[in-house]
Amino acid sequence: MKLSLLFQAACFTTTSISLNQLHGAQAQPLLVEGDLGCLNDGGTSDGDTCRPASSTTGDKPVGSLLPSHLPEPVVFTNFVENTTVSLSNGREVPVSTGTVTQINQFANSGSSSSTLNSATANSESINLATEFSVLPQALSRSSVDNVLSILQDYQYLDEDPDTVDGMPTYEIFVDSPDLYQRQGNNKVRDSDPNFLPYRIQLREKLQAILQPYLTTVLTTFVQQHYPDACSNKGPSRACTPCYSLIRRYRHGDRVSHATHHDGHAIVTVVVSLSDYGLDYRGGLYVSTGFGQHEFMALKKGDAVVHQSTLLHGVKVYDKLERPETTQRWSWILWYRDSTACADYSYEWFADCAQRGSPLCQQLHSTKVGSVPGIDAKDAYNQVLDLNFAAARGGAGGSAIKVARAYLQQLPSRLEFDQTKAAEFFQMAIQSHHPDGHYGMAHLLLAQAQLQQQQQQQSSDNNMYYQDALVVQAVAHLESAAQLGHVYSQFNLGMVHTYGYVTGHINGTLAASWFITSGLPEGYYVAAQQAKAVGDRERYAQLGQRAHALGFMAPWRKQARQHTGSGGAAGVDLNLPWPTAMDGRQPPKL
Ligand SMILES: O=C(O)CCC(=O)C(=O)O
Ligand SMILES: [Fe+2]
Repeated sequence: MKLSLLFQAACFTTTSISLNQLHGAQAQPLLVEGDLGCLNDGGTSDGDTCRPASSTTGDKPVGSLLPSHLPEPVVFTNFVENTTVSLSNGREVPVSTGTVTQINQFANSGSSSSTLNSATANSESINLATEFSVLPQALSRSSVDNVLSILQDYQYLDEDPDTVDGMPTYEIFVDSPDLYQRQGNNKVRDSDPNFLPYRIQLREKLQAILQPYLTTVLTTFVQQHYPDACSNKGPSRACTPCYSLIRRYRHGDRVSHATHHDGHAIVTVVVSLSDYGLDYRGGLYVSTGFGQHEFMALKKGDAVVHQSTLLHGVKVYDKLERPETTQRWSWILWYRDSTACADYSYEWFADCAQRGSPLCQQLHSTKVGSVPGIDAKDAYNQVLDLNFAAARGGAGGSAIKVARAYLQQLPSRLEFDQTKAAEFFQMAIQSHHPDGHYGMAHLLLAQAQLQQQQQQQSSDNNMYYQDALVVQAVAHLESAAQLGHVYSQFNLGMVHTYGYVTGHINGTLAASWFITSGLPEGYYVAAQQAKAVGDRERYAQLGQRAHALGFMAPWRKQARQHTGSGGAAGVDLNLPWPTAMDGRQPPKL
């Protein structure tokens, strides 16, 4: 996924912490269980948790959300049609069609705040139904097994940072117009003489197995199924599988790929190379919005075909028996509408953006910088206009970008304005975008930190305002965590490590949130906690997992700042926590 030229990553200045410093932090043990007393205004202790008087997320007290409250994986079953399609080459292909309708605030609440009333809500913005197709057994099981036998023992998949989540990709490209390019390519193993000769051979073998399926089934289906996008623009503009790659998900290293749109592909095909249920649970999901995932129960060789408007991601759950052997492999094809693989993506969303679709406006905003001949000022203004319009129409991702631009966490010419930022974070919340909650938590904690400093200066010991702000911030983090927001889940680990809100340090719960986040930083802190209580085996296991996900990789921190918790820059994993009740403060990672 390419980020918008204008809303690129702004380098967040976070104080980095060395390993030694963090070890130093253990001098104040991270893992101490116990009640610090209910210092929150009006809070009550029931011996286990300290409950602030009037703060709840839904009907639960703030601080009481557990990882086990997160939704269980649900399988997508709502196929609207099962049919057989005759391809132009004479083949008959069975196809099931599914539809996902994206939720936005207009569709959901039927009402909106005064700012939003001025939005151009039309039927396209209210009901963005995105269709996708499943082609069962698009690849034969024996071909899949041949692919896996080539890759299963290959130790040197790419480990460059992924553009969606900033963690190692664990992928290998079978084909790409950028293959073997030294300049500006993160695929270092493709220009390293130690790896290159074997990779060339490996690709030839993979191509020999996979290429026939492209020509006879997949590309033919794509061109026939999406005539306007893929075959009606003339022979040189036929849809072409420009990027072909294989990804590995495996217990102990990468098991997820954050929720996203494939804005760089006019059509995507994902072929599962593993069996749902037998090799893994969960897997590829389609999404009506953040937090609402429905998993595709794909068997070996089944293909999913979709366009950029489909919100999707991957979360692999351990299988129930022998969980340590869980793995999922997928073959991914990103099509462009050019036989020469030229990038025409600046055309793809222009018309529907013009017609007022907020999602198209959001997607098109990332493309205007590459419109041929556009000047920088024009592009800047269009990016801004598109994001404002998209945000007001219910596209949460755009609301987040505008909010971050007001905070100057993304480069823009907007004046720094926290009130406006909060307004746009709230808009994102109405669109069920968890980054809205995370943004609000950030603003509230920064305010709490400031008030704490002022109180300390005036030696006024009234903790009330700061606590109220922290309670509100944690309520936002819990709402976001429920929507699968990994930075919020990580920070709930901090809440229970330091006893914020509850007044009770709960190391077990903290570790569970750190691990649930699936972030390398989460595994790292959980490993340190295990070490602090002398659990060396767990320390080694979690430390290994942190390492496999890029903790300590020289690029991880920068990659994290570019991707945030899912493809959008300008957000920090380290929240501005005020000093906790026992005088400690979370380390900055
Ligand atoms: O691995 C998969 O099944 C899909 C990955 C994906 O969505 C992507 O790489 O864009
Ligand atoms: Fe994708």
